[in-house]
Amino acid sequence: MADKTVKELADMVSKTASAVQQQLVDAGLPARAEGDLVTELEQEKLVTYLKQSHGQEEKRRISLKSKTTSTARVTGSSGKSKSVNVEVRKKKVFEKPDPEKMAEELAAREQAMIESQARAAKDAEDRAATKKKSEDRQAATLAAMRASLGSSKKSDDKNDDISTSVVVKKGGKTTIEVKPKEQPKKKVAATKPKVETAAERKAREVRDKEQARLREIETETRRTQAEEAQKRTLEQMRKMAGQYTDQPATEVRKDEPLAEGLVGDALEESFEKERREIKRGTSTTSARGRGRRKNQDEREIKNRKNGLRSSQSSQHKFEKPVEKIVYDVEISEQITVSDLAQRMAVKAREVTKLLMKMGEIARESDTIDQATASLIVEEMGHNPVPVSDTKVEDDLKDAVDERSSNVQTRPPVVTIMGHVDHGKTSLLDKIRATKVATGEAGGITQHIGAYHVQTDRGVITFLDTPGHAAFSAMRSRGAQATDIVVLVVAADDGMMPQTEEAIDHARAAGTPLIVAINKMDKPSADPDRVLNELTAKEVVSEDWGGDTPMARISAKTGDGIDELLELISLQAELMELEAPLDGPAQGVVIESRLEKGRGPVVSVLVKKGTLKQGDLVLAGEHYGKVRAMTDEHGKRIQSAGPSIPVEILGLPETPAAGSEFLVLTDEKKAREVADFRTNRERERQLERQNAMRLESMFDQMEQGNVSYLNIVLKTDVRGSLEALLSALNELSTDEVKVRVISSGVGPISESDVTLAESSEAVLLGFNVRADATARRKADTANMDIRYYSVIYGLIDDVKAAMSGMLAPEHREKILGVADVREVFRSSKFGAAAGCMVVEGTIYRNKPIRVLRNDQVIFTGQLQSLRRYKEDVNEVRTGMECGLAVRGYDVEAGDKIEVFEIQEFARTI
Ligand SMILES: Nc1nc2c(ncn2[C@@H]2O[C@H](COP(=O)(O)OP(=O)(O)OP(=O)(O)O)[C@@H](O)[C@H]2O)c(=O)[nH]1
Repeated sequence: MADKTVKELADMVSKTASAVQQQLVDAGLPARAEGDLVTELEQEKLVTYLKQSHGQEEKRRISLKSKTTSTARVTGSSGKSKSVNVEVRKKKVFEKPDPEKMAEELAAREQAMIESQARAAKDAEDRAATKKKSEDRQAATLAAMRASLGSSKKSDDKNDDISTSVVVKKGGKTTIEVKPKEQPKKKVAATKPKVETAAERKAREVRDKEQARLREIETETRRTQAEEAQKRTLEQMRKMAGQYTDQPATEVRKDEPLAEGLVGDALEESFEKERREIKRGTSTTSARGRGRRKNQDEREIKNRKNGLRSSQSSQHKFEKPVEKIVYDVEISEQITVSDLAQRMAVKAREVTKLLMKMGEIARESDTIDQATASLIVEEMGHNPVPVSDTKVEDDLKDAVDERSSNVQTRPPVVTIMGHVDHGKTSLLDKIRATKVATGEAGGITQHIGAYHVQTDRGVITFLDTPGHAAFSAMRSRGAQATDIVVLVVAADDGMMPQTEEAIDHARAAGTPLIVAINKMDKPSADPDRVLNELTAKEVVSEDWGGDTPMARISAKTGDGIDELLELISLQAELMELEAPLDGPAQGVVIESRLEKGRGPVVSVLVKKGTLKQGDLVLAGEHYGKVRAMTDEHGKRIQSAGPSIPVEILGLPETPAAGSEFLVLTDEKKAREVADFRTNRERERQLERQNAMRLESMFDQMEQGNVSYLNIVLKTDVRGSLEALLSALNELSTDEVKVRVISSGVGPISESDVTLAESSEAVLLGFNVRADATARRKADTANMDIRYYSVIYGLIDDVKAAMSGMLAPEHREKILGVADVREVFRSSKFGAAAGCMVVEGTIYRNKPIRVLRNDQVIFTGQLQSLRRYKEDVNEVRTGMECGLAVRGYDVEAGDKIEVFEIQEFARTI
């Protein structure tokens, strides 16, 4: 706001100059001519006056309102949790200060300032006076000092002050310091170093010697005094001991222990105790401990005085501590706190306490890693012996190997891999159909995950591992259990993602590859394209100068299959595959399942030695005697040599597919290793669970509202279980996580239902059914058990369930439309519209829109809906009705649209 003339001001507020002139006078300002200036201050005064006169006092209260909404999950009385919208409203009011009050405050502040300035000025005057006085006093002192010094010093220094007073200002304080006056520099420079004469040197040496002698005497005196004091103390102690033991005090000799007998023992014990406690990190001087010790000593002294010197009492009291047993504590890669404590023969609580001191909170059942466990063991005074998890097993295998003999050539084990639909199953079927002896018509009756065929060049064993991405886990295991990988590539499709994956798996396992270019019978077959694509992945055909054998085949017609088998046999010969024929068998579990009436049925592939009926087999965490053995045709056999797949009965449970098996003679050893593996598995599981807990915590925290889809899964065989688990894991998204709460092989039991119910999980069965009790329980709990026989069906359903858990989308749905034909005026409702429902249904209680020329002109609610004179809730297509819109007058020709907001589940 700058100074302005009356005219300018009048123009600004669109008033006449004379009106402004009058207002200025009314505001108590001097009268002005049109061209006179009105200063800024005057303008302000004028504005204030005008505001007051118009009753427009400045708004002094300002309110700020804020609203936050959030969703909270609460558990109702029924135990079910539900979402509740929480709205928090806040209001803050700021009050502007009253200008009059402000002016008063300002005036008061100014007054206070003036007063404080006056006080400050007075203080300054006083300080100056005090300073003057002290300077005078200082000057007088200095004069006196100078006078006294002048009389004691030579005339050289006569004119030089030895000190000078300096006014120093420090942090606003003024002080006067007396400083020795510096010697003038030129004088220092002029002074020559003094040369010591012979007499002076002698005198100095004598003085130095004398000083050294005095120092020596002083040191000696101190030492003797200290020794005497020590002697006196010991003498006193000895006398005390003599008193207690009724024995004469003897002289202390240097070569004797400082104290003996009762006191000696006590001292020694207390030192020993201290040493122990320091090691343990606890204090020896706790009040309780001191009190107890004192009481014990007093009791002991009393006994001695009374002549009660039974050896028993003294032995009991001062018996030296039993030598501590130091254990060599074996620590595997993961160990539970309780196990660790047990191995050190201490209570688990002691270990948890120590862990806590180290900053780690763990319960007795928690697992800790090898490094932490080693620290604990050391801290407790034992020797940690870290052991590899596999050591026990390695030892066992070495022992079995030693007993193997009669090494012979063995058949190759082949796995067929490739992309979906490239013809793996067709190839396996074709080989089986053409190569299985006619006597065994019907081919492979059992699904044992492997079979072997007889070719002109010998036996070949095929592992029947499926080829979808969901089975990648099994495939990689298959590659490790196999000697050769046959990679099937469809000639009309070429290299696909899973073809590449298969190549990687084979390479990772160091397994040689043979390529079968399949579907050569198809007109669209383009083998050269396949060769090119494979070359890009560094799989180069022998024809092209590489080292990968390739065969062009048709699993449909059987063309090229003999050539492929020939290539496999050649490769096997090159590899010189050998295995001991005699000795205990070793191998790998291919598949395992629970079969009604037969119990756990385990398919194994023998890799070394010969497996016989009656052998004691340890497979994974389970062991048992082979009760019966069948081949892939379901034929009972007594023994199986290297590379032969068989199915065995006799194990108490189903071991995991891919786990190794071996034959033992010592049942005790088998139990030991099985226990070790069970513990290891338990520890790993605990670890996984802990990780899951943590992970979910972090996820919840980070993402705020992550949903989980809990699953309880039961399958027929371990292979499908593992494949499903890996496929389900991959389904997790940022918004919805799939969590398999429990999984296993076998029918769905009552406990599965209970678990699913309590963890709000979906219960899925793959090729298994729920037993009668489980079904009843599920019915009572109103729970849905879903059965599948196709892996993709299960995965698709889970996907759908996950979609259901995604935050729904809100969409509008038009429920009905009515044309307004006529409008009547009603005293009660205002404008009432006579309508015809032309689409859907008009609902009385749903939101509506009024459309005019197909444009929305109003959104609201109906006030009434009538059929003839009756109030109704809905009117259907083709019916006439009368309606009134709340708060809006409709016109003839308008359309009334009834709609609702619907939630649509989103899919992933
Ligand atoms: N024309 C022709 N069709 C074939 C040939 N081999 C397989 N097929 C067809 O290809 C389709 C897929 O064959 P599968 O053997 O099921 O393929 P896969 O690789 O085992 O498939 P997944 O088990 O799903 O991984 C089937 O319809 C077969 O009939 C072949 O050599 N020629």
